[in-house]
Amino acid sequence: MKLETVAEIAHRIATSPPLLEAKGLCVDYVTEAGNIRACDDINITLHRGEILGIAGESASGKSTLLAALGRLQRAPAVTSAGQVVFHAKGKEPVDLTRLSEEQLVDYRWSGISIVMQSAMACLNPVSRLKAQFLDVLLAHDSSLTKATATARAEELLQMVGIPSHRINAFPHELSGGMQQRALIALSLACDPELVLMDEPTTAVDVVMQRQILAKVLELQEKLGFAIAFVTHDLSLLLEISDRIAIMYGGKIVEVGTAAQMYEAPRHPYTQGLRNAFPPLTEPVRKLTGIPGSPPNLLNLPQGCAFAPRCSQKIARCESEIPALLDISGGRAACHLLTQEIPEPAKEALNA
Ligand SMILES: Nc1ncnc2c1ncn2[C@@H]1O[C@H](COP(=O)(O)OP(=O)(O)OP(=O)(O)O)[C@@H](O)[C@H]1O
Repeated sequence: MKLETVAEIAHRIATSPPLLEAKGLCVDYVTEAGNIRACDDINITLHRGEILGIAGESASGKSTLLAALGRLQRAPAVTSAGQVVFHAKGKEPVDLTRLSEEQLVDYRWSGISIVMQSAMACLNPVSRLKAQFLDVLLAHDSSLTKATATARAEELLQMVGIPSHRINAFPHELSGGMQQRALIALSLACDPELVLMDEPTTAVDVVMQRQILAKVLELQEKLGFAIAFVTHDLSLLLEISDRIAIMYGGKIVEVGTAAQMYEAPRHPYTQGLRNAFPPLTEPVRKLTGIPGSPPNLLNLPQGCAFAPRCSQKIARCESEIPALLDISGGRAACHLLTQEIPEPAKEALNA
């Protein structure tokens, strides 16, 4: 695999055209207890061929955002505001939030596909792999014959390291790692421009996780699709992503290159996450957790949602929600970064 320098990655992203743009995107879960705003005013652009990692603690809104980016959310989730503009190759940009289910068919699989956490829950347990691959391939290209579709399915399985004769297997006849790889092969069946991945390796052991990720990165480099990858494992994202977006309480609180998040995270929450996860290649060091627990989205604090857990908060943090603003090398939503602050706090931020 070709190794890029940090400057080369930043240049590639900056010069690559936009593929998917979330603009003021809000997603609510409509419940009897009230509307839970799981994504609040999300603004982010994913570029062609980019690997964007999305990290944050449990219930920060990562999976909700991923589903909303692909217009895959189901009731009680509703997109209550904003746009998701998809720039499909050879087509006019389109706001996915405005399309009907029928119109979305044109963009599913061939434009955007998804790999979920549990292959067993996604693959049909009573259907052989061949039938499941042919279903997708023939539905999206009626000019294919059964024979060419079968050959394509075998090629896809081989691409992820599954021998082609396993095309006749039922999902339960495959190991967990193979099932997950089969699901990844299926997600690539129609040559998508964007693959959404929601914790795709959580259900397999660490060795298999490494093998699957290496395969995903190899295919991504070969085929050029973009990836939005959700996990709460920041150390994993630091290794595979071009850029990382950090979510907290339904908002993006920091975005930057993986190198920047590793070397100099700016938001106190990102700093806390960074100190809580050791990158897999780093020598053992003392880890510290973030005190307290994530906020209740039905009862958010008045100012910054992270303020109650933040050791660096200032008075303004408790009354005013910080906006996501440009900072050097990325964007962050933190009052400490956008105002004159006393030297000790500044030192803590840059530590
Ligand atoms: N079906 C649902 N009905 C009501 N609320 C929901 C539903 N699904 C998620 N939520 C709420 O939306 C918020 C965000 O959930 P989401 O699953 O997007 O977070 P996450 O960051 O992906 O968490 P995890 O890492 O645990 O998967 C949570 O507070 C959760 O309570």
